Amino acid sequence: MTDPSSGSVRLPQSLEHARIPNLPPSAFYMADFISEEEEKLILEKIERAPKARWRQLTHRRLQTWPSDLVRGDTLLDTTPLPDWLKDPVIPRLLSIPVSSDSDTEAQSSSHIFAASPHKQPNHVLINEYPPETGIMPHKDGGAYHPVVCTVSLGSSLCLNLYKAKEDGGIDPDPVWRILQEPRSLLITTQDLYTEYLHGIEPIAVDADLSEETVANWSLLRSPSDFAEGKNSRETRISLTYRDVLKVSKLGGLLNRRP
Ligand SMILES: O=C(O)CCC(=O)C(=O)O
Ligand SMILES: [Fe+2]
Repeated sequence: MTDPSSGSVRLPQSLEHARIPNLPPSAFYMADFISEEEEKLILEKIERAPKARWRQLTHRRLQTWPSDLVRGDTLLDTTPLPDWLKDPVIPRLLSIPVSSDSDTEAQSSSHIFAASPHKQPNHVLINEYPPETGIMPHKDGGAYHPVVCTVSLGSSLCLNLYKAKEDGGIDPDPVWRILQEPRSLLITTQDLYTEYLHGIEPIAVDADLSEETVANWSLLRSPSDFAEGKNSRETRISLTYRDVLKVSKLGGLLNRRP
């Protein structure tokens, strides 16, 4: 076991060891998914991307790699993901078996994207959240295979999970909160993808943090950082890895008859 304070990678034997308790199936959290050095390199690449790569929203900005979806749901296979977004994240992610049970060999050799059409993520969204910015509660929709892998960089914040009400509205109080530390990986799948909404509150300080109120408390790298129940946010950048279901050749899309 390496010293957690050294900023190095610590992967679980299987996803089962990283399962967030007390949540609907299924979510997984790994506090030390990338090293401090890897975090720094990715942040430098993001910072050096051409200005035109950023899409500025009212409070937040984002980059889409390798490109925006066309018609809202289709990825053109003109360019692959750049190496700095592939390595080390994707091979490392695919190296973690779903289960370490030696009796179920098929399961133990398979990974979280084994059932997705391209067997790995093909799309990355980069979101930047300065303090007091967030993202409204939403669902990610039908363009993606229902597995979302989020790498957090720079600072910690809480992702809130909300229940949709019968009348189509949203219960304003989150049902659960997941605290994401820098260099962590959060994987959400199944009901958390399809039934619940997720969002980030536009606040400067995440408050009332404790073992009782944070679903992944037992999996945090440094729960002592939040011993006073608070997380003062600095700028957090997230990388959201997903598999876009529809991939189309540019020519094919242009030649298609209406
Ligand atoms: O930044 C995050 O952790 C969430 C981003 C998100 O929900 C999205 O881009 O759909
Ligand atoms: Fe989302």
